[in-house]
Amino acid sequence: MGALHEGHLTLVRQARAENDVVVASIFVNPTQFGPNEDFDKYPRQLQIDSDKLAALGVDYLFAPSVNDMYGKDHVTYVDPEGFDDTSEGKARPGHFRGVATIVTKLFNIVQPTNAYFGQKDAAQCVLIRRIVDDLNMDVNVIVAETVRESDGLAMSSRNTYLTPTERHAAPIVYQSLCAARTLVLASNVAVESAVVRKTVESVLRSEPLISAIQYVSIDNKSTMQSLEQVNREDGALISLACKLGSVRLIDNIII
Ligand SMILES: Nc1ncnc2c1ncn2[C@@H]1O[C@H](COP(=O)(O)OP(=O)(O)OP(=O)(O)O)[C@@H](O)[C@H]1O
Ligand SMILES: CC(C)(CO)[C@@H](O)C(=O)[O-]
Ligand code: BAL
Repeated sequence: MGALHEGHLTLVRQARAENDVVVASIFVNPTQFGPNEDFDKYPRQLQIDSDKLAALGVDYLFAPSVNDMYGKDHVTYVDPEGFDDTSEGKARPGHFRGVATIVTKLFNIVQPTNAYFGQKDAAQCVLIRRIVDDLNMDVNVIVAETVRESDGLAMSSRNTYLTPTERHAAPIVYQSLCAARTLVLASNVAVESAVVRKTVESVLRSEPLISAIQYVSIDNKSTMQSLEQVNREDGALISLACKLGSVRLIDNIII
């Protein structure tokens, strides 16, 4: 969606190293934003982004207009079953339908051999693997690790919404996930998900600027089915969404 940062550029570098031709897409997709979300204020800086991509040797930048992609009607055809029931799907009704539709359209237009996405958007990655599999798309989906600031904050274009005070407090988000990982890895027996969730929530609540915890979700890493217990052999995906002041942040960790 543009406003490129090191997380995006790491995906680009990997794509550049592994392919003959690299295409980047920049499109702020209206159909994956809810009516009260930040579509209008999402940062747009196409020339700066284009220069960054050119410097990394990207061959093509695909930056269509909303009209190019949707015409007048914003119709979304691809409705991935079950994703509205994930924690992120419940927090953003209709979001995954918008993502599934636009990714299908981008794949049909670009016809990539390999497509690169970031683990920061964990449910989105599971969703994209699912549609590629279910709709028999001839695309390899590659998921790259979340790139973080030196204090642990997951890089995101939305971090620019944070005030300096909020930015200072933001590492608490990743710290809360690390506390959950430590708890699970230190235990010889399975840990109840409720206990893991409470650990994450109590670390988040220690920061007064956290104004809301939308969810802390403990799920199977590949299916997104929620787990009652976590053991260190099978592992889990622990993901969360919270608000720091008025800014919505998401992050996750794989155990
Ligand atoms: N910190 C990161 N590390 C690795 N990949 C990332 C990171 N941030 C974003 N990506 C990936 O880059 C791709 C483009 O993401 P997008 O343009 O939505 O950026 P974003 O920074 O996640 O934006 P926002 O936080 O506003 O949703 C997605 O596959 C996303 O998962
Ligand atoms: C997958 C995606 C390109 C769909 O607009 C977007 O959600 C993103 O960049 O993460
Ligand atoms: N990177 C996820 C896209 C979104 O927040 O809409």
